[in-house]
This record gives sequence, C-alpha cells and structure tokens, in this order.
Amino acid sequence: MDEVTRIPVGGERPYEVLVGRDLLDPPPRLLPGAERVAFLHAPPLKALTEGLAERVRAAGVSPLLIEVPDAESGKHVDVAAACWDRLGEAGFTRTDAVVGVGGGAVTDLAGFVAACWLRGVRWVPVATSLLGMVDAAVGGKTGINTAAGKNLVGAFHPPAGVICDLATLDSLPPADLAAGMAEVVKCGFIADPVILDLVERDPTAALDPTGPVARELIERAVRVKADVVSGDLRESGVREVLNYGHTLAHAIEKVEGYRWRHGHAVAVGLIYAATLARLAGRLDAATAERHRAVVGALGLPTGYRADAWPELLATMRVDKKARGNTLRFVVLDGLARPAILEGPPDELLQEAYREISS
Ligand SMILES: NC(=O)c1ccc[n+]([C@@H]2O[C@H](COP(=O)([O-])OP(=O)(O)OC[C@H]3O[C@@H](n4cnc5c(N)ncnc54)[C@H](O)[C@@H]3O)[C@@H](O)[C@H]2O)c1
Ligand SMILES: O=C(O)C(=O)C[C@@H](O)[C@H](O)[C@H](O)COP(=O)(O)O
Ligand SMILES: [Zn+2]
Repeated sequence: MDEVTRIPVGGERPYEVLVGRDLLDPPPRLLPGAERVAFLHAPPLKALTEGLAERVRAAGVSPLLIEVPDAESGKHVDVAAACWDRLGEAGFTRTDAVVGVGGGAVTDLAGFVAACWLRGVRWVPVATSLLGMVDAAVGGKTGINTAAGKNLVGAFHPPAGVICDLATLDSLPPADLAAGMAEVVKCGFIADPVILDLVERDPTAALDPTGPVARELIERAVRVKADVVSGDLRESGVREVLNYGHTLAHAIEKVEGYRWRHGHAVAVGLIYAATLARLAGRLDAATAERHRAVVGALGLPTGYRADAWPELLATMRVDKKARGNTLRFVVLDGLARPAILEGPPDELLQEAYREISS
C-alpha cells in the first residue's frame, strides 16, 4: 500500500476521506460492531465488490451483495425499495451497515438507502469514479431522482468514512475521468485556483489517474469539499457554493433523460454561470473566458442545444436553491469569490444561454 492521505471532514459526526492506492481493506475497520454489511454495486463493479465481500467475510462479518442498475437508472425509488426489501429479508439491524461501491450514482443511492433504513444506519462509500472521489462520496448528500428532476428526494446522512482507492480509476473510461474533472475545476473556480493552474499547465497529466498531478488535483478538490461541508452539512448557507454550475447542469441532465454524464452537464453549467455573472456585471470577461478554456482543454462539452431553452428554464425553476418563484444562481464576483445572484430576469438568463448554445 502506498502513502495514504487522510482528509478530515468535521461536523456533528466527523469522519475521514482516505486517498491512496490499494486501500480496500478498511470497510470492516470503519464499521466496528457490524455483523452484516450490504454491498450495493452496479454490474461493472461486481468483481471488485466480490473481493471486498470476501475480505469482510474473513473478518467475521456477513456480506450481502445487492446488484443495482448502473448509473442514473439506479437512482430510482423502485431500486431503493428493492434494497430495503433485501435488508429486511436479511434482518439488518441498527448496528449493521451499508457500503456503496461505485460511481456517484451508486454511492448516492447507497447513502440514501442507509439514511432511511431504520431511520439511519452507518454507511461507507467506496468511490470508484473520479467524480465520486472528489465530490459525490464526500459530504453526506444522498438521494435519488424523481419524475420532476434530479436528486429531488434525499437526506443529509454523513458516512462513517470514505474510501478513494486510486487504483480503481485504472479501469474508469476516459469520458468518465473527464466528467470527474468538471467537479475538480468547479472547486478551482470557487475556492482553489491552483487547481486551474495545474489543469492549464498539463491537461493530459490531469487526466492520467496513475500520475502525481491527478492525485494532487483529487486531494485538493476533496479538501475544498471537506472544508465547505464541515461547516454546513445541511446547506443552510455556504454549502450552496458547491452547486456552482449545477442549476443549468441538472436541467440538462433531466432534458437528456439522464443519458448525459453529470460531469459533462456540469462543464456546460460552469460556462453558463460564468457567462451569466459577466452579463450581470459581476465577473470580469477574462475569468469568464477562462471557464470555457479550461473546460475545453479537458475535452468536455462547452455548449448545448439552442432549442432546449424553454424546457431548461422550466426545469431550473425546481432547482433546490430556488425560493418560491425566485431563481438563485451561484456566481462568481471574481476568482474564488463565490456569491449568489438572486432573481435574475428571464431576459438575462436567456441572453447568457444564447452565448453558450448552438
Ligand atoms: N452526493 C453528492 O454530493 C454528489 C456530488 C456530485 C455528484 N453526485 C452524483 O453522482 C452521480 C455521477 O457520478 P459519476 O460521474 O461517478 O457517474 P456514475 O456513478 O454514473 O458512474 C459512471 C460510470 O462509470 C462506471 N464506473 C464507476 N467506477 C468505475 C471503475 N472504477 N471502472 C469502470 N467503470 C466504473 C459506473 O458503473 C458508470 O457506468 C450523479 O448522479 C450525481 O448527481 C452526487
Ligand atoms: O455537495 C454539494 O452540496 C453539491 O452541491 C455538490 C454537487 O456537485 C452535487 O452534484 C450535488 O449532488 C448536487 O446537489 P443538489 O442538492 O443540487 O441535488
Ligand atoms: Zn455535481
């Protein structure tokens, strides 16, 4: 095992994010006293999960493997209900636990299943995608999608610990690596501009999960997220900055029937938020343009269909940051200076969209 970085996350129930290579042993150690552990995984992570289950069995704990549909198809209430049925059949009690093995979709689902079972049992995300490591597995936001939109049902339920084994990224498809980088870049714009410098200097190195640049980027992004959520688990204030770019991103995902990767939608959403801030007189043109350049350098999408605007606007109205009829956007007043743009007029929203659409 190489060196493990331990990043603390504070709050009512503090825990650590472990980043390193070949560190898949810890789930039983993070869950002392559990006699049963349910492993939720999607088909691509079956072999890895079976290996984890064997280690757990060797430690005297009974594993229960629950295979769920891949990606966003798993974030559905019917899938959650099927998981609760399995926990019930296996007699899961409050000292037992759930482990989610996979990308952000599976860990969001696993956390939600754990948050609701017996009104909350312990859980551990084993993040196997870049996006999961830098974002989804950290911070205790769990949830599923509904017919009305993305992540509309969920719970704040911090994990007992987070495992980011960089070796798992070796099998992650390149498009998913790039998608994860969108959330890393988000952290660069809202809090840690060194991230942007590193990506701009060598985008290829940023996308190589075996190299030191990717590891530094991952650790920096996790620290940004950990710092924010430590002080505001339930998003009553500062945590909203982590939603930078997400108001449009979630609308694009819904319009696409969740066939677009979350990170790809976030990439477009970041450019939209920067354009909106520039048009609102909040952000300088150079920093706004930097969004397009960094996102483009990573091979991520930079725009979306012009004719989708009416549906996107309607969907954005149920964004969780909205208050009644007032839309609220996270914008930048400068590099690493996130703020809220409250109730921008529809004309301004549309003008910004015109600039990023084709
Ligand atoms: N809870 C949060 O705070 C938070 C934060 C950001 C994103 N999210 C959510 O995370 C989800 C996106 O996560 P994602 O980008 O990981 O997508 P994903 O979970 O859909 O995973 C993408 C694909 O990669 C596969 N995969 C994962 N790890 C792999 C590996 N090591 N090798 C091979 N294939 C692998 C998955 O099976 C899937 O097919 C969205 O639902 C988003 O809403 C949640
Ligand atoms: O952790 C947060 O807070 C975030 O906003 C991180 C986002 O990257 C993530 O996509 C999150 O799931 C979005 O949350 P939502 O509350 O807008 O559904
Ligand atoms: Zn996100």
